[in-house]
Amino acid sequence: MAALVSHPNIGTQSYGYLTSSSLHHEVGDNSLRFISRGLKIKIGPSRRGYICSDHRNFDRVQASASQTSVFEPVSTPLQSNTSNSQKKSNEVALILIRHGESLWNEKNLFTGCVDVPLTKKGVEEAIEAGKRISNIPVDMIYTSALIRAQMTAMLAMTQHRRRKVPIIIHNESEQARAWSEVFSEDTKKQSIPVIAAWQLNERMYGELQGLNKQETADRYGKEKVHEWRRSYDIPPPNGESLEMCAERAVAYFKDQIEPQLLSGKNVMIAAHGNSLRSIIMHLDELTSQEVISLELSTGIPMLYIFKEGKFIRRGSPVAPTEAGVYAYTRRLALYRQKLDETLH
Ligand SMILES: O=C(O)[C@H](O)COP(=O)(O)O
Repeated sequence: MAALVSHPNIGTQSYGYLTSSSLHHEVGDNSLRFISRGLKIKIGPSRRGYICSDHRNFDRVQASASQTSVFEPVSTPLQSNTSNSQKKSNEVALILIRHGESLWNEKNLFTGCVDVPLTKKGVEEAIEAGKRISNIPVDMIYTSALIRAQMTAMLAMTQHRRRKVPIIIHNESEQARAWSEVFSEDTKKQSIPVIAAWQLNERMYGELQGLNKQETADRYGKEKVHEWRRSYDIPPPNGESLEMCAERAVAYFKDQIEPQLLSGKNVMIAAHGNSLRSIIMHLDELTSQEVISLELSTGIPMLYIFKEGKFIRRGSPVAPTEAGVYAYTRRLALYRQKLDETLH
């Protein structure tokens, strides 16, 4: 059964539903705690979001964006008139998806930056994730450079009701840009640029890559392996700690993705357990203690609303239908209504 959520800490315009099958909520002490399929988050008055402080990177994004064809450059604040940019950045969706199960997840091996594809179950998880977000607008997709995240993004988009075509942008050379150019404005409008960035890769697991997680725990002790896997600043042998992973993943999010959100684009990020943990730590202002218990399941999409410079967590859409979806804001509900009216 679904329950309407209305709580001052998640904004006055709260159209959220929680379904008891996948998510519980507890309200007390001015905070709202979501416990959702392996994801535990507390949102309090000072922690529900933050004001974007770094708007200075627009020029850099403008420069890299302008080299692509399907990719529409974002406007700098100086270039767009104020009322237009305010209107545009009023409220947008940010979807985060950890890739579906990979062949090494299935074998319980540390994977890190090894480029392993999805299992059949992973493919199904990605398709299911796509169904869950099929009514939520997506204007741009960011993935890591690894195939499991890219497969997940592409498979999820096969389910989207808007039927736009995700196209990977090749910016690696002048020739790659020229050879992937699209010559129809209409076709460009029916496309979603997909940017693959190594900065969103899984944390580099160092000398654990390829080792079995259970055997490693038996050898080095459960506590040590848990420390390597979940602590904030203790790296696995010759690998990256979560803090090191955040240095590249969160920097990329701030430099490249936030300006797109600010310019009014709805964004989906398909990435990995630890690169997404670091981004969620940033979005939800988790402490290095709190992030230890943050676990992400494979193939579960998580929705944030970016509004007035703040990120508001809306949980994980559980189904594409009104009965199952609890996460609609008024704007998302209108988007879905428009899809209903135009698509059948
Ligand atoms: O790289 C891996 O092995 C997984 O994708 C994430 O592993 P973890 O849950 O051990 O961090």
